[in-house]
Amino acid sequence: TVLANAGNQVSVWGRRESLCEVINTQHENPDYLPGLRLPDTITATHDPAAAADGAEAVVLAVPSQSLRENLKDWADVLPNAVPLVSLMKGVEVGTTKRMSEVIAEVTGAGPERIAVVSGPNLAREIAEGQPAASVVACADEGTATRLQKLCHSPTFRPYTNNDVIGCELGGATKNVIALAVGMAVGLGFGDNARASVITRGLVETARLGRALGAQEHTFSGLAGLGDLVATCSSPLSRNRTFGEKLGQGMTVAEIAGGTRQVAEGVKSCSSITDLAHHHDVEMPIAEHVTKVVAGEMTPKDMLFSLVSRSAKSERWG
Ligand SMILES: NC(=O)C1=CN([C@@H]2O[C@H](COP(=O)(O)OP(=O)(O)OC[C@H]3O[C@@H](n4cnc5c(N)ncnc54)[C@H](O)[C@@H]3O)[C@@H](O)[C@H]2O)C=CC1
Ligand SMILES: O=C(CO)COP(=O)(O)O
Repeated sequence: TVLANAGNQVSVWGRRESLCEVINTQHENPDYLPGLRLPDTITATHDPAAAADGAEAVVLAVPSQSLRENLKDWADVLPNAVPLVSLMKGVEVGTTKRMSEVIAEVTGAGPERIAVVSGPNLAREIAEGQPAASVVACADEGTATRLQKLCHSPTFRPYTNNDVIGCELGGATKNVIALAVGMAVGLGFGDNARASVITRGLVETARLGRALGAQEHTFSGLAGLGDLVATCSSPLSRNRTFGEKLGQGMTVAEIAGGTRQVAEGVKSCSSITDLAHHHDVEMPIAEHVTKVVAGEMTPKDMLFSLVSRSAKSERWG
């Protein structure tokens, strides 16, 4: 919708042919965004070759843990020279790779072709045409600027950035922090708990970012603080909602069984914790969320365990 609103013809690949047909005839995706009319310049197809044919850019937005398998299927049809743009906010389980790393590995594309769009961009608000800003990150300024022009519209304001690592980590880690905030909400705790988790969550995200070579100021920008605040505040967030249900006493299996949508933090909490261990970075919130998701700790014990850790200075780092 963002690309279509900016004047582009958009071809969407979908797994289910029947849903592609509904999108083409009714201009709506009733399974994911019911009641919202999609622009007529969006068409859907089940055939990846048809979706990619003549593309000026390829935008990738499947659940993070499925990207590698999907990319392998699409390898033969992806155009050679166009930018590959990730909207995904996760870290691969097992490899601890960011999505841009998976794209590079599977397609062989260089960093000048791989971009990330990330920011406070909750899907329904974006699709409704509510105003929002975001970040287009690419190592190559020319690619970032071209993509910025492709998606800039009266409702969507993209900023360029060359910090791909920081933007990706901001997007993936805020989902884990949102799970923790959701748990606090589900347990009935108020704004102090929420603000404390958000703020300390940003500190541990920036700490991991620094160890991985990200630029620290990215974390106070749209792909860091911006996305963290939107996700942790909004009842539209799948991750916050998932956490809220955990806080209310439901199990991971029960919650996952009740939705077809992806809450990326549920898988990425363990890969982010692994990443932190590999780089010797302290990430207590991610670590505690991982334990709750694994069924090794209750949400209530998690919050009080975080608070009662040994006291220290507030300095960043
Ligand atoms: N929904 C949002 O507000 C935002 C989502 N994102 C990111 O975009 C990515 C995709 O999320 P959404 O589209 O929102 O998720 P969603 O949960 O709304 O939809 C998931 C989509 O992926 C498809 N899917 C599920 N398993 C798949 C598989 N194995 N292979 C291919 N397709 C599969 C589903 O059919 C569905 O179309 C995630 O990484 C998410 O973090 C980024 C910004 C905002
Ligand atoms: O990334 C998002 C907003 O920018 C959406 O967050 P959720 O995946 O938690 O819904």
